[in-house]
Amino acid sequence: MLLDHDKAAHVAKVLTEALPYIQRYVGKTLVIKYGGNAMESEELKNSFARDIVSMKAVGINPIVVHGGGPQIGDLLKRLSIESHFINGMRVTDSKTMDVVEMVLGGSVNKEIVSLINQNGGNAIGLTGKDARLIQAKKLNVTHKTSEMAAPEIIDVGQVGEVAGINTNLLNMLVSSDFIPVIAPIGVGDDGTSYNINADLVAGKVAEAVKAEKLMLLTNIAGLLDKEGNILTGLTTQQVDELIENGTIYGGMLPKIQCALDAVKGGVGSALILDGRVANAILLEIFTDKGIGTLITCH
Ligand SMILES: Nc1ncnc2c1ncn2[C@@H]1O[C@H](COP(=O)(O)OP(=O)(O)O)[C@@H](O)[C@H]1O
Ligand SMILES: CC(=O)N[C@@H](CCC(=O)OP(=O)(O)O)C(=O)O
Repeated sequence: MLLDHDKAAHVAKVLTEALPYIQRYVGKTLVIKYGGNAMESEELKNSFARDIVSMKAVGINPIVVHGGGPQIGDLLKRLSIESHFINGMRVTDSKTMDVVEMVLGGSVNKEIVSLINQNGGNAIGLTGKDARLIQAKKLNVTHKTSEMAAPEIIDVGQVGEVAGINTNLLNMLVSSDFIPVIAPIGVGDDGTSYNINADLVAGKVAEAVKAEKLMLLTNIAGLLDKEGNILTGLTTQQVDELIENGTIYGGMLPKIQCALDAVKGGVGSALILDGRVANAILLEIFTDKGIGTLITCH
C-alpha cells in the first residue's frame, strides 16, 4: 500500500507523462467500436465507461458505436429462432430484425448510456433511425470458393450497408459536449430497418466525422497470424492474401475491411485492440504501451 504522499506523487507523475498524449488528441474526435464480445464482464463494462468519461473530461470527443452480437444470439436462442452467419454477417429475416432492434436499440444501448452517465458523462443513445443518423441500403453479399467459376449472390435478408451518415446531428451533439452512443441499425429510404455490422457502422461514422482515430475493441489481442502472433502495419495486398488463405475469417472479416476502408477514407489511423484488457482505451491513447493491430494508409 502506498503512503498518501507517495500515492499523490505517483498520480502527478502519471498525469505529467500523459500530458503530451492528451495535447495530441485535445479537440479531436475518436470513434470507438465496443464489441459485444468485449462487453461480457461488469468490471470491463465499467472500465470502458470510465475511459470514455476520462477522454471527454480532458477535451477529447469520443463517439461510441456498439455491437451486441452475443446478446442478440442469446435472445434468439431463448425465442428458438435459429440464426446463421455468412461472411461474418447475421442472416436477418423480419423476425430476427425485430429481435436485433429490441436488443441493440433497447437493452444494450441503454446499458452503455447508463454506465457512462453513472460515471459522470453526458451520453445520449441513438439508433440509425433517430434523425436518420444511419441511412442504409440492402447489402448484397457475394460468396466464392476456389471450385466456383463465378461468385454467387446470397440473400442475407435485412442486412444493410451504410449509404449516408447524418453528420449535422453528430457535430451538433459533439460540440454541445454530449457523447453519442450509436446502435448499428440503419434506415432505408422507405423506412425499412436494416441490421448492420457494428464495425462497418463505426468505420463509416469515423469517415463521416473525419475522426483522428478509429478504435475497434474486440475479444482478441489483435489480428493474428496462424501461429497466434499479432500482425500490424499490413498493406491492403497482405490483408487480401490473409483473407484468401483463410487466416482472416468470421467476425474479423468486417473488422479488417472497415479498418482499411476508414483509413483510405481519411481517418488518421484504425486500431484493432483487446477489449478484455481493463482501461484498454486509455492505455492506448495516453501511453506508449499501445497494443493491438494498427492500420494506417500507405
Ligand atoms: N486472423 C484473425 N485474428 C484474430 N481473430 C480472428 C482472425 N480471424 C478470425 N478471427 C475471429 O474474429 C473474432 C473477432 O470478431 P467478433 O467475434 O465478431 O468480435 P466483436 O464481437 O468484438 O465484433 C475473434 O474472436 C476470432 O474468433
Ligand atoms: C449484420 C450483422 O451481423 N449485424 C450484427 C450487429 C451487431 C454486431 O455487429 O455486434 P458485434 O460487434 O458484437 O459482433 C449482428 O446481428 O450480430
